[in-house]
Amino acid sequence: MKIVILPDARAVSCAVADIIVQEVRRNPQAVLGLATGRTMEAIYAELCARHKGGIAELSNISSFNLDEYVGLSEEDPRSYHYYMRENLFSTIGIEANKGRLPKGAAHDPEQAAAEYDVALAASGGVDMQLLGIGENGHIGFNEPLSGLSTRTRVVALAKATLEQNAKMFGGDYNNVPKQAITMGIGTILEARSILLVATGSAKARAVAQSVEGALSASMPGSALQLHAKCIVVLDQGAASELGQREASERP
Ligand SMILES: O=P(O)(O)OC[C@H]1O[C@](O)(CO)[C@@H](O)[C@@H]1O
Repeated sequence: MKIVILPDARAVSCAVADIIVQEVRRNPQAVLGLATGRTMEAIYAELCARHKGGIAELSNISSFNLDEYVGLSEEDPRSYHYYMRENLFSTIGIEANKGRLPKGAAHDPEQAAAEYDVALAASGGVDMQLLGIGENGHIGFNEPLSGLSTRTRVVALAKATLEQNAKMFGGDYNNVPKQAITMGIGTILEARSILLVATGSAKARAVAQSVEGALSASMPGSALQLHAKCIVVLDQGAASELGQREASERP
């Protein structure tokens, strides 16, 4: 695991955009694994600016997003389909058949989840997976105690996650869908490279336990220790609990 610590969230967005642009320059048809959430908004804004400015050509990539809420239509402004169109796809010119997300509105979400894994495999797999992390350590919507070899599936969201994401749902966690389709931890680990991004001190505990703690299903982010090519990009806040354990306790 390579850890990069930068002064602030702005520097993080620029560095992450640099890494993604390098990947796409090397392989203009790269398959990217994409994430949603607040951390990613600044990164997508940076990528869109580079695309519009002619610095990066992103219209030939294809992508698979990590997750989507069950039961929200693709037109719902709170859905991740909508988020991706607004924050990235419409600017870089990616059609829906190339910018894929799990079909949370499907009549049979379990079936939709299984089909997503098939489509992912048929694409040749993810070249670079972009990941955020929840305050409870979730990656995708793999909540604590998710199995380390799980595949794309329907999951129940933890109360901490409902609360963390309530802002988009009128501030009341009761309004947040209780289930989502998410790539599994096993699915995520199959990406050829992984880029974990975290900003702000609210993520510091999850980051420290993921990077320096024991490999454990209670901290899904710790599964990234198993990946041979994982870069972790942090601002000072997210890095603030690193290095606090005795050297003898570290893995
Ligand atoms: O960046 P945020 O909003 O803190 O979210 C962290 C992660 O949790 C999720 O909301 C759940 O998948 C991701 O979209 C995101 O990467």
